[in-house]
Amino acid sequence: MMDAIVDGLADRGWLVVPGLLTLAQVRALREQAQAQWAAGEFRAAGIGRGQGLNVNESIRGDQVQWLEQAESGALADYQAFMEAVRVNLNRALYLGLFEFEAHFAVYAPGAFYRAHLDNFRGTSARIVTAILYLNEDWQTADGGQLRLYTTGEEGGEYVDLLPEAGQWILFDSARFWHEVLPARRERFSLTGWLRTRSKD
Ligand SMILES: O=C(O)CCC(=O)C(=O)O
Ligand SMILES: [Fe+2]
Repeated sequence: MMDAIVDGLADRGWLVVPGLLTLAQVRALREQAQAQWAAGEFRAAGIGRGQGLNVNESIRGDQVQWLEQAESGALADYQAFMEAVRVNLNRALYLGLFEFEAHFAVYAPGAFYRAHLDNFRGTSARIVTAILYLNEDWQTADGGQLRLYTTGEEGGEYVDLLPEAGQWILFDSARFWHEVLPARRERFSLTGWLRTRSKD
């Protein structure tokens, strides 16, 4: 598993693993996200960093809840998995990854995220993006696909990935443009970044 992840990132720059966690683990994560969402703990996601951070719903309409390190349960299991990914990527590819930061995200019906790079022109400490989807029985008609531009250019060839429960995607944050097409039902995910120590 770890070898396939390291090789996928090194050779192609992105990979998809369907069914990374068990359905029970995915459900536990979604229930945690839904409870926090219902409790009003999510906030409109911003664009940019630090003082330049601003909310612009014509670019992205999701709401997010940043995560602390969990002590136990499905979130702790996933964080432990990401720690193993971090260590293996550092060992094999010398990426100098220092930590994993992550948030739950929810896209209400109609929400989208326009094409972007998570690490624009290398200005961010985000090196590798990891997204875990939490939605059961997601249909193409539900929209909300992650459109990943596989040539590394906005508007080039792409793959559309459904945000189906347990599907996990990893990609080079500075290389792959991507967008979230408008969702037609509530769409939950756990999005995170393996970061270096420097910059933001
Ligand atoms: O949820 C997704 O599929 C992608 C989210 C995203 O691109 C981001 O939060 O930067
Ligand atoms: Fe992104």
